[in-house]
Amino acid sequence: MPDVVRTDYGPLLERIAADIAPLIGSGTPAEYIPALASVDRRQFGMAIADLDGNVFGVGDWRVPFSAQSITKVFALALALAEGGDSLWERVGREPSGNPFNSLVQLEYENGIPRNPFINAGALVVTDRLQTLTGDASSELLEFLRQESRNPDIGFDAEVAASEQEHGDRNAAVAHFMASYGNIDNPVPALLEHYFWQCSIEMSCADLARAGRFLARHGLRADGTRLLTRSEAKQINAVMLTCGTYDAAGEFAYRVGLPGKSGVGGGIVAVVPGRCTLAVWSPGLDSRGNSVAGVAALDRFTTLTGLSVF
Ligand SMILES: NC(=O)CC[C@H](N)C(=O)O
Repeated sequence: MPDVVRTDYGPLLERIAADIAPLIGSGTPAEYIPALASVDRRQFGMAIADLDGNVFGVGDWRVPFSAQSITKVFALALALAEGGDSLWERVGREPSGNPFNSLVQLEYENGIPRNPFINAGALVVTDRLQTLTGDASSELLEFLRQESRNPDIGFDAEVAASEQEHGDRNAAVAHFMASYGNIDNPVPALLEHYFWQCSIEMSCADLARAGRFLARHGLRADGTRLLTRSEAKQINAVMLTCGTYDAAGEFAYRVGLPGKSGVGGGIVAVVPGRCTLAVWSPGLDSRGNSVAGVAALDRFTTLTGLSVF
């Protein structure tokens, strides 16, 4: 494995940005959430946070955007940290091979979602967090503020309202799981927390910093332990196999790192023991992953040789 410049990822990021420039603007922003559809798709940012606390960036790496499903990783980590392994009785760890908002497997599989990163699974995780904390979305926001060291991170009320207004599918998923006894809280309250959670706005710099506990084998920004080494490894494994939905195989093939995407166009990826990457560009492919974002991560692992393989 070639040794990348550990202290200065700047030139590497500049090169990646230049290489993928022709792709910026391709794809389409998430149209089913109207508040996201209007985002300027020509934006691109990328950040790398190393384990010593340094953050390097290129392009729009300081611009906040809608984190969306990337928050599902952080919610999972908190739910496991606070409530332990029993969560896995309610949600599986297998790739679904279906779109992130699909309902189709739930009936065959008795209301147990395939994994925590499709919407059904994330709703179960948020439900668990709500039971454990009494205020899932605020707990998550506080956690993200602490890990990113940015107290200004907040919810986007317009995005949350937009999701609520166009939330029939998530409501159907939640009610359906409730019919199997796999949701503990009232569905309307759960959906509200889920939509607030998805609306959290963060930049690539924030996300790269916040995700460092996954590269640090479970250690938080303040040096305390959030997860055991084994739990951090498990979350990274589920990210690798399920973090980019029905494109997880393609993502593993091209990028070779655990990654979690969101329909805001962001992706967080982890090089365990080394660094965390965050990339953002709003144009999505047909599976809901950022076109330029995946290409930039692909370029990163190709140029550096850094991968879990
Ligand atoms: N893949 C995503 O980012 C989906 C999150 C979005 N808020 C939804 O529930 O539909």
